[in-house]
Amino acid sequence: MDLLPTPATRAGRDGLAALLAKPRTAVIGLDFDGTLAPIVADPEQARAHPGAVPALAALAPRVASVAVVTGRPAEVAVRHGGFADVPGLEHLVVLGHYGAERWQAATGELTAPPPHPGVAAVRAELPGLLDRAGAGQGTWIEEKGRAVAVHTRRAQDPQAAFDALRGPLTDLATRHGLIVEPGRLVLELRPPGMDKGVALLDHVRATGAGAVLYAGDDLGDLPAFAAVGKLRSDGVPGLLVCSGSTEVTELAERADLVVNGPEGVVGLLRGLAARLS
Ligand SMILES: O=P(O)(O)OC[C@H]1O[C@H](O[C@H]2O[C@H](CO)[C@@H](O)[C@H](O)[C@H]2O)[C@H](O)[C@@H](O)[C@@H]1O
Repeated sequence: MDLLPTPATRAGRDGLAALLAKPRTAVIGLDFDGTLAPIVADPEQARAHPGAVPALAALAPRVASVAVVTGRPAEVAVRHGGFADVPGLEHLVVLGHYGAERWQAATGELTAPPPHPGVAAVRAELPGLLDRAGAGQGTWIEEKGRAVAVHTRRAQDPQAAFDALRGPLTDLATRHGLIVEPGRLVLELRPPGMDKGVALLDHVRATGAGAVLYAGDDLGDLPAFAAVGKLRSDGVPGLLVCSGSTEVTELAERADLVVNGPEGVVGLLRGLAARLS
């Protein structure tokens, strides 16, 4: 049986207490890569932790809403997560592309805005830019449809490759009206105007939630952490969970609770489901 850990902060303990007291009003927001799915070298091979879907399926019927909030296209997160057609997850929502896309398990429908024209322009220029910047073997482009991402995890010196490309990729993105979203050894060029904070706030407000838990691991999750801070100041208790890693420290510094990567997140979800059953 997974025990529930005690958050390190007063606000976090209040958030957890509110969630346990009124679970039917609670929204559970979860990042995908690094939080529900262990980080691997090839994003195509990333899969949800084997305990993630069973834990979510046990927890979801006891809360107001479970939402996966991810930089991935929603359809990819649904496929790699194994989230479709799961008893217990009939009301799961996946907010993909940092909230620009919304997939609902209830209908299987995906809603998304029209593509940003800057993405096609960036896609065309990117190979030449990487050549000119001397990006070596192992640096590669992930095609994401509404965005493109340059990964350096497989480069000889991943952090040096990331650092060297950040400036040129920012210039390229800016010229075409896009932004650069830095992540775990990845620089994503994507349309502006949406982030995980906006996505989470919209979802929490639409749900009329009385408590929120958000778990993430990466820089792209910081806006969602800030959104929970905003909700707290508006009187909605919240719990901030960091899926801990040695690669990113910014979330651990702001979290109420740091757990041991996806294994720890799954343990927490199981503990919540057990406590609420
Ligand atoms: O918002 P997320 O669900 O965390 O997605 C963010 C990015 O995750 C993926 O990249 C990360 O995971 C890969 C697989 O483990 C890993 O190889 C890579 O180094 C990580 O940065 C994904 O490929 C990106 O498109 C997402 O934006």
